[in-house]
Amino acid sequence: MRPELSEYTPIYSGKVRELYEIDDEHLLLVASDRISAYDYILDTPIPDKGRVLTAMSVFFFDALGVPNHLAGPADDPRIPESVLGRALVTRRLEMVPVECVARGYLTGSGLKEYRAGGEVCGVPLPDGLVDGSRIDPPIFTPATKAAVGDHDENVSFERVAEDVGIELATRLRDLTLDVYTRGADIARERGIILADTKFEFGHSSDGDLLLADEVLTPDSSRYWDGALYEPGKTLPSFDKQIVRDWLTKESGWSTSSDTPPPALPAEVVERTRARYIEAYERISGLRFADWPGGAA
Ligand SMILES: N#Cc1c(N)ncnc1-c1cnn(CCN2CCOCC2)c1
Repeated sequence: MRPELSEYTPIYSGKVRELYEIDDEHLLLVASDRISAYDYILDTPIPDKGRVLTAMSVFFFDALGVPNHLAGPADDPRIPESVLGRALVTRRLEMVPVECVARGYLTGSGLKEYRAGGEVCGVPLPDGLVDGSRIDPPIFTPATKAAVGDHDENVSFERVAEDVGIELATRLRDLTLDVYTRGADIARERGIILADTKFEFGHSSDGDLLLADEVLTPDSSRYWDGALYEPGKTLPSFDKQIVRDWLTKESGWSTSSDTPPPALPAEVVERTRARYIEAYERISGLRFADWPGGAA
């Protein structure tokens, strides 16, 4: 008999995920079906999004073999039926207060910084780069964690070293770039570009540095369709472009509106659900139908 979610104490609620306390040593990391676009949490959930992103994290935790915070399988008996498939039991860690970002392509806040000063987080880049340019080798562009609803602030490696010490900063950088590179190689072999990603790390009670949070999901990363890739052409998000295009080109809403985005039509919801499943199945080579939880 599985416990009820109400038996666990909620300790953190983010835009699309929550964290609960199971006991002194263990947490329950829950991914919702909520989707964000243009800094809004949309009213319409995407069925199975939480389960797909949880499945993708587990695939990469297993594939990359990096010491991590997982403390049980996807069907661990401590996981309530109501969140089975979109929740994981993790070890409780002392989190390192750094958003560890790796970029293999120039876009977003990195492109904005580059255009202003030719560098990103203090890392100088060659002249003449455009939106979507490859950055090879990838760069470590850390950020400080912002409060819920705010944007993280990009910082230099030197600032991270000031905050957490040069040894840990160096380990964070090396681990971030290594895990990104291996994840990007796996995705590229399947025709999908992993442009950038954000990792979080924490220390176990034994003092081990472990990879935590979600890993290489479409919520913590930018994924592009390799077949559409062209430097200088704004690349559509593999998973969110359908929603973004409907909102800005068909719904009558605009990013300059002072009203929240409208509810999504069923057809947009279903196509977006299918994109998440396609990303998972292409990258992992596994069938989403075999993943725990979902409609009984
Ligand atoms: N993972 C993890 C983890 C852990 N294993 N031990 C202790 N704390 C955390 C933790 C606390 N906050 N965050 C930021 C990311 N949150 C995740 C949930 O959803 C909201 C965002 C991670």
